[in-house]
Amino acid sequence: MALLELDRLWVSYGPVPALRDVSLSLEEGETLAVVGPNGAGKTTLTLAIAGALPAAAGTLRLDGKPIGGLRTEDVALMGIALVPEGRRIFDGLTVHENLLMGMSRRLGDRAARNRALAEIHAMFPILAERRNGMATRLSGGEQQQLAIARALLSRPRLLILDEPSLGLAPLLVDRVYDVLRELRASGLSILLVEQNPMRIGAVADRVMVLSGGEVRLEGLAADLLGDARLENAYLSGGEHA
Ligand SMILES: Nc1ncnc2c1ncn2[C@@H]1O[C@H](COP(=O)(O)OP(=O)(O)OP(=O)(O)O)[C@@H](O)[C@H]1O
Repeated sequence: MALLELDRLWVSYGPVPALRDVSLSLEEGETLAVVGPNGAGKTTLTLAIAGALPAAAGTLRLDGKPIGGLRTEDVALMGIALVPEGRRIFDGLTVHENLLMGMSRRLGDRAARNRALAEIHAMFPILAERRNGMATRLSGGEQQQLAIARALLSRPRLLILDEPSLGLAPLLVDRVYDVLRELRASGLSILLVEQNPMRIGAVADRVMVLSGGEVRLEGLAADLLGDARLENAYLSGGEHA
């Protein structure tokens, strides 16, 4: 059974549909990259999965259990963590306090929580170094690492990232992608939204092109990356695979 399964999902802002009949499935341990131009519906897709936007039609399931209509807190408790576009660092809090906000009760007792924090500090040394500094003083790339770290502390089964490289200098994009590679290798299931298909080669197992709110193409990254079909689907709203 797929970990995440969307079947014929429609999501609208008022009368205007932003997602039309979108179906997808994501297997446990898989990284699915969703690419598409501006306004394709990528952010809408992440918000709908995380319970922040209601479905007008269609179903969403995690591990076979319906999650459509659940509140964001309940979707999070079921194991879905979203790193939203723009990172959403909490103003007025230190790096450490931001991390504490992400900690799930599911982590267990104090010793288990300390172990989880130590793991996070090992993965993101800059967050250990800046532990007592204000989070808003971090650079863009460091804030992105903090946002990912905070999401990981909820012990998600599925991590959703909405354009994690947006606005970052190339070197920092590389750092974020190194982290994604590490997470994928650890067996975490990931749904990665990116505008630029060039970036996803190193991390994606499968790719889906979304354009105009519809799925235009879907297949194995190894087959589609660098293939003209991907470019056509991205640019013109092209063919179905
Ligand atoms: N709050 C809103 N109210 C009305 N329409 C919206 C709202 N948010 C998004 N839309 C519209 O829904 C469509 C999909 O937007 P969405 O942000 O999901 O696309 P996207 O692929 O994430 O684009 P980007 O790469 O620019 O973030 C667009 O036409 C957008 O104008």
